[in-house]
Amino acid sequence: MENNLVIDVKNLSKLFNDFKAVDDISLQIEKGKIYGLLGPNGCGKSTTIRMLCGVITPSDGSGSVLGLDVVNESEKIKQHIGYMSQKFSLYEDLTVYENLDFYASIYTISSSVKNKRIDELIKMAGLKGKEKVITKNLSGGWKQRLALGCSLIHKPELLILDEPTSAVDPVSRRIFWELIHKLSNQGITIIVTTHYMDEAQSCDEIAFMFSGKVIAKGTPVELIKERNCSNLESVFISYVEERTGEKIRSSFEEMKFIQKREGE
Ligand SMILES: Nc1ncnc2c1ncn2[C@@H]1O[C@H](COP(=O)(O)OP(=O)(O)OP(=O)(O)O)[C@@H](O)[C@H]1O
Repeated sequence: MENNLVIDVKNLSKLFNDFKAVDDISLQIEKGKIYGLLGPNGCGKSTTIRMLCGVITPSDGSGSVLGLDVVNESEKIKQHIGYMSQKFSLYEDLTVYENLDFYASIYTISSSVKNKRIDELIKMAGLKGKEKVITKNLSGGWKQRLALGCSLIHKPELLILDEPTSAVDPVSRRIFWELIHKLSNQGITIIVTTHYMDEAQSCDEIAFMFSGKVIAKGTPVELIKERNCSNLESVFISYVEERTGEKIRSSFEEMKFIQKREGE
């Protein structure tokens, strides 16, 4: 991996028939960073993530993920990535332990290291004592931390979190973000999509997406300073207004992350 860049992709685009869901984006993410992808529904965040994970092939562009070619080495990329979706992908009728055991079997983790790894993750997720609890009986926050544990079973170097906190309460969100920072301190690189501006503020760097394009990127402090705004929400609005040439306040209010903030 050159220059310590876990992600180094240039001019990625994705067409679905003649619709450009992702339009010429370039991203460089260093090892151990927490990188936030932000933007309204349908702006192309998930499509971007799916290309980076090797799940879909870019229509155009090139680059590497974990030193592997994003177009030709997608199968290898998948093995080194941890992925957690907002739906958590847990088996509700299995116990906490059984869910972790199931993910260990998917990644063919040998039985000699499996139990130790599951123990580590149970501790990491604060699930000690809950090993035999049926997953459907866990609260949202516990489920979320179990899902995080499952996504880390194979010790991935890159962790991708797609709206990880959309289904949990504010206290669980805070605990979850403390875990994310611990993982990044251990050298794991994290990409997170979020609609919450306070979460964006906790990222080392962020990219704002709009209509398939990255319209701004940088550290939260840089972005706020550059635009002379008081917060990231205003920064985003100013970039969208500049891009569209319109006052977008009314349509902006329809965007999911504003709705969510208002619901908090
Ligand atoms: N397989 C597909 N075929 C056709 N269009 C698609 C496909 N996948 C995504 N799209 C379209 O591409 C655009 C970007 O979708 P994407 O899911 O990447 O957005 P997003 O920013 O992740 O949104 P959300 O926050 O709702 O998850 C949307 O208009 C979506 O309808």
